[in-house]
Amino acid sequence: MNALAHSAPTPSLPSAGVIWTRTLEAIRQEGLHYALTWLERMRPMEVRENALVLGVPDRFFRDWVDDHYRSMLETHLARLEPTLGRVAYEVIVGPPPSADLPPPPTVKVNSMRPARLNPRFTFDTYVVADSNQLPAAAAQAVAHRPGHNYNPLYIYGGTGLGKTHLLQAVGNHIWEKDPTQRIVYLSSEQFTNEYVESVREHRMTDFRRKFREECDVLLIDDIQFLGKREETQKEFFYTFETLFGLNKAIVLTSDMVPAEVPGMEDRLRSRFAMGLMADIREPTYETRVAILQKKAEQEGLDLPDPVAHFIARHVQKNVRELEGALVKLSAMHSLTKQPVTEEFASQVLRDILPAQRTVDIEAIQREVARFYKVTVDALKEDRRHKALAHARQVAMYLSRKLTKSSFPEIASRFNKDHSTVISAVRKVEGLRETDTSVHRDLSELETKLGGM
Ligand SMILES: Nc1ncnc2c1ncn2[C@@H]1O[C@H](COP(=O)(O)OP(=O)(O)OP(=O)(O)O)[C@@H](O)[C@H]1O
Repeated sequence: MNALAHSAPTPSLPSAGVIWTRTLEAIRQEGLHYALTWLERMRPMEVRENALVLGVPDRFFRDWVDDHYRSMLETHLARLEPTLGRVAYEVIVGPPPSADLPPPPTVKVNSMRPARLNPRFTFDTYVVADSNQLPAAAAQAVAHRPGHNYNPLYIYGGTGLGKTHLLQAVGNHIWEKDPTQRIVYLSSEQFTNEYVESVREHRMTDFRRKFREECDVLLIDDIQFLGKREETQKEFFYTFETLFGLNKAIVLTSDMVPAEVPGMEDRLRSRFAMGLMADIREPTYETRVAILQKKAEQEGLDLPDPVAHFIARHVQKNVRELEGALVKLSAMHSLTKQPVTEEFASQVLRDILPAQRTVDIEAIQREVARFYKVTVDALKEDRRHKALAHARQVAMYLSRKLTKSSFPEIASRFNKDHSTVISAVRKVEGLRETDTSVHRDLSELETKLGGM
């Protein structure tokens, strides 16, 4: 076997070859050309135990490089791949590497993250759940084999649901794994502005080079703004055709399906629908809780479960608002040092939580009866059937929690005495802590009732 063959990379890290190419590029960009005369004679072998193993022609070479360049190399390596703080050497038996190896790669390596890509938007920070499973899986498939899977990928859905996040995650992933890939990310408005400017300044050749020749991955956000802009659409159409014909990856996002975008040409509509169209739906209750917990973890905020459930109950439509609520809570917590409880959350988030609907005991009885498929009258009777008794206790608990009525008042509405109400409330409080299905039912009921 060729002594220089690369072994498989450590999962989650780019290959030794990619890491080495990026390291050399970073050193080159710093103008340290004297070092490159030596460094370029080494060959990336593999990543082993947090070290990048480099092939050297002999021991003399190894010792000299080690004395002069180890610390520079390790500094650059750690900057590029924080888990890789070390280099190791392996003497390659046989003719010197420079004699039998292809010359160092001449492909341009983009050691800078492509313009406008936010490093925060990655697959690692994206919570995958029922509401976004298909677009998330498709985006990952594109990121793993750009241009081969689902081309074009068209992600659509309402505002603040994570379309931009996914789109940027595709770009970040591709760049991190292979910095030679030329990734162009922008919104359709920015595409339009660049186009208009290029026409005005007679720079269309540059514009076309950027979008057709020097682009391996085209990521366009909010494509719906292209509707009604005839000239830009025409230019975009030819850009699309060129890239598509070359198997270059194209990912688009929009807040509507192609057929609904006003003013969009039919030929573009049909091309958008050629690959895969995947929608992101509003997050379910469970997804909202999961997103809050993951984001709290990322922020270093200790978010107790009841508080996550409290926010998820009140902020229902939009992940952006969910995030906003958490950021505010976190900021107020670190300023005031008050413990993060439901009460604290309700004070801090007062202005962003939807206005409270006033609920009364009758509304609670109706909602609980509907939920457990019993009649309101049955809730007030004396029957002790187990399911009925549970529904009754839940209704009493919610009456106490949501209306703040006194125990005797609640008791009179259920034709019971007040000690029965007290024990029902205590029982349901206990079950809420210990029984996840009761917890879920109560959260759902509270959401329906719009209460605290
Ligand atoms: N599933 C998710 N997991 C983690 N964060 C998410 C998720 N969905 C959305 N977000 C976060 O919510 C915020 C809004 O998401 P994003 O900007 O991607 O929405 P969008 O769908 O592009 O909205 P718009 O159509 O208004 O541009 C971002 O900070 C994003 O990180």
